[in-house]
Amino acid sequence: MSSVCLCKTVSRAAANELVDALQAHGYCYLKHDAVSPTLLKEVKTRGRNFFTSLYPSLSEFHKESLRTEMGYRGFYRYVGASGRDDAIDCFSIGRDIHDPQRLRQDYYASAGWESSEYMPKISRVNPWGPLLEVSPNAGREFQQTLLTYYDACHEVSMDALRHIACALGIKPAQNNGEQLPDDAIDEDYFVSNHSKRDHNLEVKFYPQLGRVARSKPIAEVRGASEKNPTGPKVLRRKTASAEPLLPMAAASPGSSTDRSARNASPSTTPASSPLVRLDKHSDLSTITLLAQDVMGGLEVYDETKEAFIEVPVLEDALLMNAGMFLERWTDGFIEATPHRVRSVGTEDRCSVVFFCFPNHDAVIDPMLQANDNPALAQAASFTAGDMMPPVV
Ligand SMILES: O=C(O)CCC(=O)C(=O)O
Ligand SMILES: [Fe+2]
Repeated sequence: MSSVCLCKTVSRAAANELVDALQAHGYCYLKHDAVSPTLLKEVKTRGRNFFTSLYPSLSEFHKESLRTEMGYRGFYRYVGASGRDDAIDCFSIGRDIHDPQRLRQDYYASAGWESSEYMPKISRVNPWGPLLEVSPNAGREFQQTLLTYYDACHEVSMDALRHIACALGIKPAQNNGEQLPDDAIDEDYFVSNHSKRDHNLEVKFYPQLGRVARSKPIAEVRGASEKNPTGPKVLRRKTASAEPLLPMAAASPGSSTDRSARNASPSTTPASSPLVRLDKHSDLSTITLLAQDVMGGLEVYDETKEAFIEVPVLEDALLMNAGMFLERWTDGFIEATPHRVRSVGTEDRCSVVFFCFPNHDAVIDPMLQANDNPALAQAASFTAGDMMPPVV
């Protein structure tokens, strides 16, 4: 599969190529000026260096201050498919502002939480302090690279979402019966729901099997979602209606699901293989951008073949897959991509994952497909935060 070149100006050809690839394979490769091959290389190198050198050099006190229980803004250990002895280490950051509570507090207040329940959690800033204190140079380089990469991934994601809106043919909202040209497209439909830049960037380290230090698990993969049908390509909005969904249990990016059809040639690894490091899941994101380790290891699930398909590494490109928010938004027209990570060599593996999230208070109004009857449409609107991991 070749990569799709994206820029600010939406190209219909690129838009169609991107959505076709998501539907046919569950992923596509992207190139964009904001993520140069140098930046991509730098983020992978410094990410790996964090786990092999920077983090091990910290004192127990500093390590403790980096730790996050909720898998957000800090260091956590994630128990994947191959058990506690082969846990995955993660370092996660969010938007780098001094008052991150302003990104989510409106959502929690309107969802009826007490401020004492959510404020301490959502006020957590990116924990650069211990890294800069212990290793001023390496810490600073790591920080700058991650922050540059975070902003670049936001830019790429927004351009990807503009292209997706174009390929789907999303119509602008009609106010007061105003007449719009037949071919009018609301390119910023998704972008406007991501205006807070409230994403999650995670560096993940899969130690060589059997090499991880034993420790208590901090976060687990869990959760589920239901199947949606596919349909014609032109979508339109449904007017907001219905009750928001009840909060759903969902882990920090990655929730189990049993869905989707892909086409490529099947791999032979049984689902129970001890070499599976991160079990089958779909991402809790709108889209996910992955900078994969050169050794590979990512596999997407083909439901028709009931098999996992290896995703080749394209070194100078980002790999994009669809997440559960995009699936809900498009009422299943673009399905979230079920995938997993398998050990493919004897070495350790490092990947950098950008989960593009909608604003917590964005109202996700599943779109109608061209032939749907709005009176019969089932999918209810909900607030994005309802699907995010709860702060408790
Ligand atoms: O490490 C990878 O290549 C992918 C990780 C992943 O799927 C996730 O964190 O959701
Ligand atoms: Fe994932």
